[in-house]
Amino acid sequence: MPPVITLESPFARQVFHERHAVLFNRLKDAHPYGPKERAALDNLLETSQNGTIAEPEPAFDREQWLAWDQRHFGTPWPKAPFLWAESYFYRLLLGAVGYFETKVDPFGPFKTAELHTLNEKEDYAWLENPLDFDAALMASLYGNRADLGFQLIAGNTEIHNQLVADDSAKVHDFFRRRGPVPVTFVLDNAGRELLSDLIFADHLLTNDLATDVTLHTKPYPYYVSDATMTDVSDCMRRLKDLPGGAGQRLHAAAADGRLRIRTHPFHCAPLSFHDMPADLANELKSGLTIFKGDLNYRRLVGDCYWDPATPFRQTVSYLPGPTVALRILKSEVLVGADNLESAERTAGTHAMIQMYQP
Ligand SMILES: O=P(O)(O)OC[C@@]1(O)O[C@H](CO)[C@@H](O)[C@@H]1O
Repeated sequence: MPPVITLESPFARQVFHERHAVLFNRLKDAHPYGPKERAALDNLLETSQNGTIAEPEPAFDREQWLAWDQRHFGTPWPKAPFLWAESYFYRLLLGAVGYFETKVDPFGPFKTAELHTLNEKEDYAWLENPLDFDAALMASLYGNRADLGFQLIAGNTEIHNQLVADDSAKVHDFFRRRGPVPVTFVLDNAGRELLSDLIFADHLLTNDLATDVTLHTKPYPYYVSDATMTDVSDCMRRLKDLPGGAGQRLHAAAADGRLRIRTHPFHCAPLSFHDMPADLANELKSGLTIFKGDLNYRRLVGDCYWDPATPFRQTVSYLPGPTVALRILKSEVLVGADNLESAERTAGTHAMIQMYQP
């Protein structure tokens, strides 16, 4: 593996110093947190910028985190791998606000606001006509622009994203030749992105390209807007208000077992999918698995300074079955594409569709 991206990278540093500070102010505005939670948040912000990585407090997942440690506990935060540190940061955030006792999603108000500001007539008029495959695939890809964590400090990315890798024809061809197959989505964000993933899932089911669809969520709130089981329920209900009938069809698919919702503790692990446990790998080996978003991409190829010319297949050949990555670039990792400046890799202005078939 090439050198790992650490918190010494200027982009990662900006995430820890600027994005997290904005996020914590929003959290304090959105919730009636008392002195204990506010002090814990302040302490986490300060320590994660300059302090030492401490073990997690006694909690149901302490043993799990000790196993995922990889000898980072007791070392300085600024030297830690970006992926490991950012994942642990979100786990500590949940502890700081008492999530494991209250089960109140700290990011819930932001996700709800996003879901209810969209206008079913104006934003989704395009659903009134049946979608073709490419439109449904692109909706799912560009849904990844709607990442509330990224938007905390991002500028305007409402321009058509430049595709730096485009395996869409391969994906379409796979379905034409092999469909219908079981399809698994490893989801990313709730809200608009999840709505567009559900629209793609509905397209696959109604056009006999998928026998069934399984949605993998995060087991708990993570990276601000990542989808949990609760978010899937909320989006499924919201989808029923949109034109085109996808909400009603997917509800029926859930009722007869063609649409399933799953989670796995490893979806919150601070590690790449190279380390995924056998039971999860087993779930991803049949049909086609679609990994959504930037964080899943970092975990898929390894959050490293790859030579961008490295073929995608070389980085994911450990995977048990055909796989597609749909990602808006919002971090530095890049494979299977021409080189891009660091600023272009992190601005949310470029996109990629990459496919691997063993
Ligand atoms: O996975 P997503 O929602 O597409 O993006 C997550 C993200 O906003 O967070 C990380 C940096 O904080 C990056 O992976 C990316 O910028």
